[in-house]
Amino acid sequence: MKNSLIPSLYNQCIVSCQALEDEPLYGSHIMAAMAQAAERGGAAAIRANTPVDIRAIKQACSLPVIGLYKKDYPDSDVYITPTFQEVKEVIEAGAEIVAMDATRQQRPNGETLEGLISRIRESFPETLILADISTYEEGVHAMDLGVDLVSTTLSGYTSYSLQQSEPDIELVGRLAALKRTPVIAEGRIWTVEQCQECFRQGAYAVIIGSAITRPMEITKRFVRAVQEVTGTK
Ligand SMILES: CC(=O)N[C@H](C=O)[C@@H](O)[C@H](O)[C@H](O)COP(=O)(O)O
Repeated sequence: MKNSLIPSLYNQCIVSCQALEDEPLYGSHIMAAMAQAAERGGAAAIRANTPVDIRAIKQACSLPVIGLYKKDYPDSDVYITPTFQEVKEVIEAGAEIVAMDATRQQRPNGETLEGLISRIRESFPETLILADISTYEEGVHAMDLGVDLVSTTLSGYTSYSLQQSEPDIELVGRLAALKRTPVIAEGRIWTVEQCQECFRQGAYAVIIGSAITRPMEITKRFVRAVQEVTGTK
């Protein structure tokens, strides 16, 4: 399974199905329906947050799941699967791939990225690791640590990374040019043209979230566009 999973993602679309507690679509049954829609639409995998959503999605659809667990800790800005505890819960919920913050930011409880990765390899040898990074240097470092996939998820979401409203396709291109670990393009991909450009720049796969699964954000974009053209507010 582990060996065939990565090739199954090659040149494919992955859909992120996430809604936080304060979002109207919050709820595992809704995320499971989103995942079913993505599967019927031809997605190759689902990215999902929290053990409860991962379980519901695994029951509702047959696609592999990239699982994460967003959690805030008082002593750290790392929130995507920050510690071994969240990694364990994500894997026990059925995710084949665990997505975790692989930035250079300080982790909670004094854990290090190196230590965490070796602990995952030891305890869960069947699980693949996807590193969510925000800069080129972090991507290279994650590759050096032997992760299975690198994703540009956090570009624009750390204080020191490039801040822009467009997806960071240049980062995808630079990391893909190394021809090492497969690079996934993720973050602020809103149009099919941006999605195609990611592949032209060497993306192994793309992950699209809000543009497919966050109707409130989609509505806002239309409303803003209308206001711009009509001058109303
Ligand atoms: C920065 C962060 O916390 N990203 C999260 C990672 O899991 C999700 O909130 C995003 O929706 C996901 O990365 C997909 O990106 P977009 O929704 O922009 O297509």
